[in-house]
Amino acid sequence: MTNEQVWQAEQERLDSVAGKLRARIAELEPEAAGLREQVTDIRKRFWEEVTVNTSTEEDFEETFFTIQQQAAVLSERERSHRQLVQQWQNLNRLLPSPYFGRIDFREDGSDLTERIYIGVASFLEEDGMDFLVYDWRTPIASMYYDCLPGAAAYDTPGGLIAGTMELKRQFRIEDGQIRHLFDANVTIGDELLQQVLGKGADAQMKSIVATIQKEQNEIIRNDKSRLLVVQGAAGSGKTSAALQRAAYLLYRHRNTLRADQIVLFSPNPMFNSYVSTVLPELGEENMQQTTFQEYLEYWLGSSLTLEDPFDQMEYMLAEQAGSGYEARLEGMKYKASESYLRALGQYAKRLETTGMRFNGIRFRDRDLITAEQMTTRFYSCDPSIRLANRVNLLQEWLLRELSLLERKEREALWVQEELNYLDNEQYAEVHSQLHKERSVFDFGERYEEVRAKLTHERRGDEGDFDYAEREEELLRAGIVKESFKPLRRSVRKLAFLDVYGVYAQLFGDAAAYREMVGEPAVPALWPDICKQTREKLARFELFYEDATPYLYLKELIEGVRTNTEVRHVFVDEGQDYSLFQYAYLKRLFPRARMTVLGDFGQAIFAQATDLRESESPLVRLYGESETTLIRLVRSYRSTREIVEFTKGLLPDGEEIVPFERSGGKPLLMTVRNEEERIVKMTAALAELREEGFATLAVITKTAAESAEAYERLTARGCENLRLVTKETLFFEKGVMVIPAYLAKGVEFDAVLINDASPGAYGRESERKLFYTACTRAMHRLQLYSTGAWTPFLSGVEDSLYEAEQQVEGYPVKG
Ligand SMILES: Nc1ncnc2c1ncn2[C@@H]1O[C@H](COP(=O)(O)OP(=O)(O)OP(=O)(O)O)[C@@H](O)[C@H]1O
Repeated sequence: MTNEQVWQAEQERLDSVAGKLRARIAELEPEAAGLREQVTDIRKRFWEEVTVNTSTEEDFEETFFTIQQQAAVLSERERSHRQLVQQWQNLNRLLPSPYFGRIDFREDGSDLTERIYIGVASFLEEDGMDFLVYDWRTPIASMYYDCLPGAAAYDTPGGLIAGTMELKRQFRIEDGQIRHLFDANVTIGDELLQQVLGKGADAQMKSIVATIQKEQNEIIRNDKSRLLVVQGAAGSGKTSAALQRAAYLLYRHRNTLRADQIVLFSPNPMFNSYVSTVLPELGEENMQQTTFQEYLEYWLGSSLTLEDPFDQMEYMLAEQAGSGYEARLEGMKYKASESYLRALGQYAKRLETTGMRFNGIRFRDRDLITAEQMTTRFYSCDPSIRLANRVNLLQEWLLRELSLLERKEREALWVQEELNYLDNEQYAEVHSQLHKERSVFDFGERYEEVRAKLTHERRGDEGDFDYAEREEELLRAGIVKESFKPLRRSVRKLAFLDVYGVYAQLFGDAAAYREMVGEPAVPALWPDICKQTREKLARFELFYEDATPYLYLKELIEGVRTNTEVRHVFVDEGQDYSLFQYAYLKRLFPRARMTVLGDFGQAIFAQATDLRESESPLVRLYGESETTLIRLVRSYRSTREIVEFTKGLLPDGEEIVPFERSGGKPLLMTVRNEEERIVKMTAALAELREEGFATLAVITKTAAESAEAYERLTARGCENLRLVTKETLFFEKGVMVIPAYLAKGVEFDAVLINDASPGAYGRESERKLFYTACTRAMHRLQLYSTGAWTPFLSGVEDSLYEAEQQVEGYPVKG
C-alpha cells in the first residue's frame, strides 16, 4: 500500500469508529438520564414506600427490612448510574482522538494477526466481544510501549504471551482527523515525541500516555515491590511517570483500589495544583495530594510554631555569615541521619526505665496530681510493659484518680460559694434531672405497691424523696463536674506527658546525651547545636529538622499512629526528604507500597537522602529484597543544547542523555549594573513573548531577591509579572518571578537566571540549587551577571553557550 492508501484506510477506520462512538454516546445519554431520574425518584419517594410502624416488635422488624430493601435498590441504581456516567464520559473523551497507537500482533501458533488500536479508554463493539480500542493499561497494550516490530511478548495474569509484532503505528488525531501518522521501527515514538516536546509549557502538567517510553513503562507497571525508587535526571519524566502509574494502578486494581487510597506527597502546594489535572484527564479521580509540612502542622501546629522547609532553605542561603551557621548545618545533617533515628529509638527504650517527664495536674492553684506521683506510678509498672502501653495505664489511672478527687471536691468551700451564683439555666437543668429522678422514684414506689398486693408480701419502708437535699447534691456534683471537664479532656489528650521536656532534655551535656541515647559519639559542634535547639524550643518553636524527629519520638511515647486504608504512597522530589521522614511514612502507612521519585542532582536541602545506590539508607529501611531501583537518564524537558549545558554543572552529570530536540544555546549576558540587568531582562522577556513563548520565569536564589527583581521589573513597565512565594497556590501562564527552591518540579518555556554571579551561587552547597534552576527551562535559557560568573560554569565547555558581553573589560567566565 502506498502511504496515501494507508492514510486513507486509517482515516476510514477512524471515521467508522467515531461513528460508532457517537451512536453509543447517543444511546447512553437517555439511559443515563433515565437512571438519574429513577434515582431521584426513589430518593423522593423513599419514605412513601416505607410505612413506619414501631408499635410492636414485628412491625418494627418489618419497617426495618423495608427501609433496608429500599436503600439497597437505591444504592444499586446509584451504582449503575455512576458506571453509566463514567462510560459515557470515557466515550466522550475518546471521541476527538479515539486512539494514538496501533500494533499488529500475531500470537505464536496462530495465523491470525490482530490489530490492536490503543487509546485512553477501551471501546467495544456492540457485541461486547471485539475491542475497537484497547485501554492503554490493558496487558496487551504494554507491547506498544515495550517492544519494537519483531519478536514481542506481554505478560498476562495467565502467563507470558509471545508472538510477532508486525506493525507499530503512531497517530496524532485531532477532532476526528488524522494529523500525523508514523510507522515506528527504531525508537518508540521518536517522531511523535519530537512534536509533543516541541510544544510550549502549560500551566498544568500533561499526560504522556501516547508517548510513554519503555523505561517509564517499567515504573508505571511495576506491581511487585514494596518500595520502588526512581532516580532520574531533571526532566526525565519522573513526575509524569508517577501520575501515569497512579492511573495504571487504579485501572489494574479497579475493584479493590480507590483514588483516595493513594497519597501523593508534593514539594509545595503550587505543585499540587500543577499536577492535579492529569488523572482527571485520564478519566480517573484524583488521588489525595498533600505536603509533608501540612502533615506536621496538623499534628504539631497547635502546640508549637514550626519552621517550614522554605524558611530553613532561606536561612541556609542567606545567613551564611551569621554566627552559629556551621552548627546549624551540622545539626540539620545529624537530625536527618540514621544515627539520630537510632538514637531516638534507644532513647525511647531507656525511657521505659528512667527519664520520662510529666506535667502535673493543677486545679484552682493546687496540685491535684503531681508530676512526681505520675513518675512513681509510671515506673512502678511491670518493667516488661512497653512505653506506649504504660502511658495508657497511667492515663486510666489518672482518670480514676480524677473521679475520686472530683467526688471529694464536692465538699469544698468554693463549691458552696458557687452555689450562690448559679444561673437559671443551671437550676433548670438540675430540676429537669430531678423530675426524671422523681418519676423513676415514683415508678419504683408504684411497682413496690403492686408487688406487695400481688405477692401478699408486706412492702418495706416507704421511700421518701427528699427534694431539697437531692437538689443540692446534684448542683454540687454539676459544678465540680463542669470544672473537672477540662482536666479529663487534657488527660484524654495525653497532655500529662511532657514530650516537649523529654525532647528538650536531649540537648544538654554531651556525656548525658551519649548515655541517654546509647551512642558512642555526639556530632561535631554539639554544644552549639544544643544551644540553638534549646533557644528555639524555649520560644515554643521547632526547627524544620527537629519537627519530624520530635513527632517520631512523640509517637514512640504516646503510641504509633497508623493509617491502614492507604495502599500507595508517592513521594515526589524524594531526595529532599530525610530518612526520618521515610521512617515515619513507613510506620504511618503500614499497608502501603511506596513509590519514591527523585534526583540526587537536585538535592538542595541539608536533610537530603541519597536514592541512587542499593546501599542508600532508604533502601536499607525497606530491605533490598523489597526494593526495585530504576534509573532514568534521558532528559525530555529541555532542548539538547540546554541539557548539554546543564549536565556540565554536575560533577557526575555525564550520564544524562539529552533527547534530540534542538533550540538556541544558553545565553550568558554580562551587564554593567542593576539598571542594565533590568533593561536587558525586560527586553528579553518581550522578545521571548514575541517568539511565542507563553510561560516564562525569572528565577532567583532567595525570596528577597525575587521580591526585588519583581519590584524593579514592574517599575520598568514589565507586564503580567507574578511574584511567586511559598504561599502561592496556583501555577499560571505569564512571567513568574520565583525562587529556585519553589520552582522544583515545574517547567517553563524560557528561564532567565536573575543573578548567576559567584556571590549568588558560589558555595558548593549551592551547586545543586543552580542546577535545579537552570533545568527548569524547556526551550530557552539565559543567565545574567554583573561581571564574573559562578564557578559552577567552569565545568561547561565554552562552545556550549553564547556570551553577550555588554562591557569592555568584563570577563565572560569567572
Ligand atoms: N514519555 C514522554 N512523552 C512526552 N513527554 C514527556 C515524556 N516524559 C517526560 N516528558 C515531558 O518532559 C517534561 C519533564 O517531565 P517531568 O516533569 O515528569 O520530569 P521530572 O523527572 O519529574 O523532572 P524534575 O526532576 O526536573 O522535576 C514534561 O514536560 C513531560 O511532559
